[in-house]
Formats: sequence, structure tokens, C-alpha cells
Amino acid sequence: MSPEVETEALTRRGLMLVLSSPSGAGKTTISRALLKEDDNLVMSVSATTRPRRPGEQDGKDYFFVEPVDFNLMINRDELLEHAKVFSHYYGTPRGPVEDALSEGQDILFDIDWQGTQQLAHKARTDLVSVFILPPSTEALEKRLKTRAQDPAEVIDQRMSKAAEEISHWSEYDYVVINDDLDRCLAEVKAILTAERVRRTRRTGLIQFVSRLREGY
Ligand SMILES: Nc1nc2c(ncn2[C@@H]2O[C@H](COP(=O)(O)OP(=O)(O)O)[C@@H](O)[C@H]2O)c(=O)[nH]1
Ligand SMILES: Nc1ncnc2c1ncn2[C@@H]1O[C@H](COP(=O)(O)OP(=O)(O)O)[C@@H](O)[C@H]1O
Repeated sequence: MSPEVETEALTRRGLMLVLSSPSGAGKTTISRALLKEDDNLVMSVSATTRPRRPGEQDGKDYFFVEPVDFNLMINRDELLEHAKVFSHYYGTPRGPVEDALSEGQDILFDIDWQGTQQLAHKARTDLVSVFILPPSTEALEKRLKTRAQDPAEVIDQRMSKAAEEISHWSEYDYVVINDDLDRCLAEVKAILTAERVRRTRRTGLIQFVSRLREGY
């Protein structure tokens, strides 16, 4: 950073970057790559009642909870949004999101269309939503099978739900096709870069510009 740019000019409110897609289109892969390369981005870790997959860590991939505890979280208003997906419950803990946004940190969500609608309702100006499409139905099925983390009947259930999830594509701010992973990642990074300099998020600009103008 140039020493001449006052840090005040750079202060801004964080944004909520939402990735949605049919299961298997690549949200987790894209999220992991983004988080690895970007120090100002943190993941929103959801609570879920679905069973843990091999390799998943409690508190890192999800907070795996019993249905009774999930209900308690709802009743205590601890979830910013929640939804039933594939017969399990999923929800976003409120505290970490509110802290991140007020600290100017961006937060990444891997949530479905129902959750995205709820966030749009509650905090439209903080939200940047991206829908990820697979290049084809065959590619989607192949990816779900090669991921090899769900039993065959669960894969069938996810494929049969794909059309329903895809039907919400036009509710999103951006749509990216995950054919070539590097190109797809570059597009998501470009969205994030542009959204970070959106005028309405840049809380430090008013004072910065008025000081600039005093100098003329
Ligand atoms: N509304 C909502 N959806 C979620 C949340 N966490 C995960 N999901 C969605 O639930 C669906 C199933 O997620 P998951 O069981 O991890 O399966 P995967 O997408 O196939 O890896 C996906 O569409 C996720 O985006 C959440 O906190 N809220
Ligand atoms: N562009 C891509 N080309 C080929 N395989 C991909 C691509 N993106 C993701 N995959 C693979 O597809 C599978 C599903 O991806 P994942 O990120 O788990 O999807 P989601 O989180 O949307 O369910 C994984 O095995 C992943 O490695």
C-alpha cells in the first residue's frame, strides 16, 4: 500500500459472498480455493443435522448437531437463516456473521436458494450472490459419483433435486459455469474484487474525499 493513501480511505463494511449450486457443481472446491488465497475472507460455518461425511471436521466443515439442539438454536434466534435441504436442517449461526461484517471482513456462504432468499430479505446491501452451474447434467452426475462420499441412493436424491435448485438461478446477482475450475475461480475472484470497491460499502470514503477536496 502506498504510504500516501490514508487508511481511512480503505475502511469499509464487509460483504456476504454467497455461493449456491446443485449438489456436486463445485461450491466446496471453489470455497476452499478462495479461502486459501484470500486473507480477508472467512467461511461461515453452518450448523446441520445431517450425518458427518468421511473427512469432514466438526466445527470446520459444519457444526454437526442433533435436531433438538438445532431447534434450540432457532428458538433462541441464534440463526440468521435456516432451511430444510434433502431432509436435513441447515442454518447459519448469526454471531460470526455480524462480527465479520462490522470488522470489515468478508464472509463466504455455501448455502441453498432458500437461505439466500432469507439473507436477501434481511441484508440485501451486504449480499453478493453467485450461482454456480455445472457444464452439463452428465458432468454433475459424474462429479457426485467421483466425490464418492455419499451412498448411491443419496446421490440419486441429490440429482433429482438438481433441477429444483437450478430453477432459482435467475434470483442471483451473478452466474458462473464451473467447466474449467481455474477459469471459474478467476471469475468468482473478479466478482469479489469488484464488489469490494463498490462505493456504498466504503464507509471511509466520505471523510477521505472531503479531506482531498480541502486540499484544492
Ligand atoms: N439454507 C442453508 N443451506 C445450507 C446451509 N449449509 C449448507 N446448505 C446447503 O445444503 C445443501 C446440502 O449441503 P451438503 O449436505 O454439504 O451437500 P453438498 O452440497 O452436496 O456438499 C447445499 O445446497 C448447501 O449449499 C445453511 O446454513 N443454510
Ligand atoms: N471444474 C471441475 N471439473 C471437474 N471436477 C470438479 C470441478 N469442480 C469440482 N469438481 C469435483 O466435483 C466434485 C463435487 O465438488 P464439490 O466442490 O464437493 O461440490 P458441491 O460442494 O457443490 O457439492 C468433487 O469431487 C470435486 O473435486
